[in-house]
Amino acid sequence: MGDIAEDEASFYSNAEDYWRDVAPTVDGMLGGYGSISSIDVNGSKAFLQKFLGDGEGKTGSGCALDCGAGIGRITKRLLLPLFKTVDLVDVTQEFLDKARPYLGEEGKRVGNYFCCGLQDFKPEVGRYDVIWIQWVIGHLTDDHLVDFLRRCQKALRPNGLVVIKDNVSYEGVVPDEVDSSVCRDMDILRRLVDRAGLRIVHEEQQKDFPKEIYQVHTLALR
Ligand SMILES: C[S@@+](CC[C@H](N)C(=O)[O-])C[C@H]1O[C@@H](n2cnc3c(N)ncnc32)[C@H](O)[C@@H]1O
Repeated sequence: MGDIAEDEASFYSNAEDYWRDVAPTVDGMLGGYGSISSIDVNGSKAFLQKFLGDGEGKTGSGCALDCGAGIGRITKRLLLPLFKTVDLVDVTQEFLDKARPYLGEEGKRVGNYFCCGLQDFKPEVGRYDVIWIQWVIGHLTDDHLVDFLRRCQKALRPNGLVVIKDNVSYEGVVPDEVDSSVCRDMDILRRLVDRAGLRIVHEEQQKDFPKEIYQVHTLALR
């Protein structure tokens, strides 16, 4: 009795402890792979631009949410250039504090800095055109990820999109004891997305990343 709850509590608290000790820099956000940030952001921009625009069925450019935003690496280079307002949510207060100076002048268009774990976060219903979730789903349990994705779907505006961009394993669930996360394979991830009642409308693998890191896939969901 209590073991699962205890394991879950330490899964989250160990991750919080890990991130509290990480430098609030682009390199810190990317586990020492700061050099791939431009390739990452350019790939994301090309992905997102397939959906944005003025025509029928296009995703609006009013408001985006950056989930597990850290210091706002993605907010700065991808979301603030494309959306009028951006909200950030992250569990590590020190990163959000760093986001203000890091984002600079354009950061005035940030609507909210939410310090909260995604497992507890309730995005405002109907607020967002795009909810961007990158390199953070491995910190959520299956059930919490499914529930969070359900809340994200409700938080979308008409024609809005939830985007997951993350590492995927070749097979199964690969735990990382260092940062207290897991890496899932595509089949598992697809099943969780399905359980959340979301549909994959587009999927790409990020090209030109170093060979030694996990494959990174981007999924557009609604
Ligand atoms: C690998 S970094 C990625 C940061 C950012 N998405 C990027 O790509 O630059 C992971 C981020 O997730 C945050 N994080 C870890 N567990 C979280 C949780 N349960 N809820 C919200 N954020 C979490 C960490 O504080 C950290 O900022």
